[in-house]
Amino acid sequence: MKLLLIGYGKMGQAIEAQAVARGHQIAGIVDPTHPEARITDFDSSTVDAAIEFTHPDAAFANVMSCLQQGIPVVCGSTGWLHHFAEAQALCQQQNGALFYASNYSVGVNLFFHFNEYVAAKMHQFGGYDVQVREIHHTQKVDQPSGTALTAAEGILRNFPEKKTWRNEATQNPSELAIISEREGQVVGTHIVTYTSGVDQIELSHEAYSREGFVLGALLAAEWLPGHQGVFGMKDLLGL
Ligand SMILES: NC(=O)C1=CN([C@@H]2O[C@H](COP(=O)(O)OP(=O)(O)OC[C@H]3O[C@@H](n4cnc5c(N)ncnc54)[C@H](O)[C@@H]3O)[C@@H](O)[C@H]2O)C=CC1
Ligand SMILES: O=C(O)C1=N[C@H](C(=O)O)C[C@H](O)C1
Repeated sequence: MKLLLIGYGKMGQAIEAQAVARGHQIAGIVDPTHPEARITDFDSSTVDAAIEFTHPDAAFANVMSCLQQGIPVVCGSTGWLHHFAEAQALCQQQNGALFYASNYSVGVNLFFHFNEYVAAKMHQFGGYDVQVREIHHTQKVDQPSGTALTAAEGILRNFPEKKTWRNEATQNPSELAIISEREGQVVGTHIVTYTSGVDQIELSHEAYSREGFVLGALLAAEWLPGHQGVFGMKDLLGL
């Protein structure tokens, strides 16, 4: 496949390496802060898919630009979902293809699946309070992490005692606390904790490296061409 990389930071560079190892061609690289790596003389009509990992402030415009050019786009940037409905509308209008996941790791998507099951069971049996905690490297610009938000949404859908989330500790029983911590080079750790007066149950995922995110993004890029609409990891993994 001919891939366009939008964003050549930690994720973009890791994607390039794994994409080449899987036999793909890097048709273009777009990143204003990496002129040494830029490949800008590409023909967008020959690009099979774009993979976008940039910044919360840049992702929406990049996604819109791909959809306007008819390029199937796999987006991993977090922190821009307040614009997601507009991207969905343009995708539909253009008969385009957009794939979005707050986390492309297969393990995290299993964690999301189990998280919803556990939340429903904990609601059924009662007696527990729940919180979400995420730990990431200090360069991360958005908080809570996109993954923590997806986990929180899964809890809110299945544990009706919680009506909304809040990005700090809270004494309000109807609020789900999401605690964000920034620490060294931590790749991404997410922990859902249920506590009662007598015990504690935790569901946690710790990424050891970015390779899991990269593989998931490449699987999405390999799957997306030929599809029309807005997709996510549930579509890819059949979860
Ligand atoms: N969905 C997932 O599985 C994952 C999502 N992420 C998200 O991906 C995004 C990027 O993460 P990293 O690569 O770690 O960040 P990074 O800061 O290492 O790299 C981001 C790159 O994007 C570039 N950039 C900024 N604005 C741009 C624009 N308008 N066009 C093209 N390039 C632009 C920057 O110059 C930088 O090189 C973040 O939002 C992060 O939360 C990160 C890892 C996994
Ligand atoms: O910025 C990161 O690094 C990560 N961002 C994603 C998020 O916000 O959840 C996914 C992963 O945790 C790494």
